[in-house]
Amino acid sequence: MFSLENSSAEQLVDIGCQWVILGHSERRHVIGEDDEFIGKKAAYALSQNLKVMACIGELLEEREAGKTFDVCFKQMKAFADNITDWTNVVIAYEPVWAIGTGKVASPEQAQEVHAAVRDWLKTNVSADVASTVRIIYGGSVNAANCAELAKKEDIDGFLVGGASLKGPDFATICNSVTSKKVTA
Ligand SMILES: O=C(CO)COP(=O)(O)O
Repeated sequence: MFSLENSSAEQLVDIGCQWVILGHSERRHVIGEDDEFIGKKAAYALSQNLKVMACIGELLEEREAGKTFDVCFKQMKAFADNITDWTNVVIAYEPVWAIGTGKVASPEQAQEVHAAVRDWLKTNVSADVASTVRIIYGGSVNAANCAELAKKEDIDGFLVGGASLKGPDFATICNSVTSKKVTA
């Protein structure tokens, strides 16, 4: 994964790439991309037939200030303002404080946000999108914690960084979600 790289959608399509990760915390907080810009990138990527992994997630200080939902809903709105067809979109909830830190969100913390995001989609997009879109969790997922996270109703899969470099661990993580409602 090259989350800090700059590549055009056309270049990615040209080399056979099918998915792009947009709104990753490094692009938001290191490069400085704002919600509106990320939303526009999502629309453009979809128009080029790339599938979009749309990342959202709060900083530690935002969680501690009780702003997790506000932040995630604002990030979701920027995506929703730009996306008309959610078929090729997966939402990734990645609390920034959990990415690459070893501090995984508890299954309850992750489920709470996933359920809230699904509810937000129901109110602001449609019941159909809310029930079919996959919402995956990212942030220090590993072979030891994936099973408990995967049991949660609204956690449909994982965005894995460090643990994806360890083959057997990555296989364990992949297999932890095989019984879920993943459709594609
Ligand atoms: O978003 C992620 C990588 O960019 C998640 O990384 P980790 O699984 O290493 O926390």
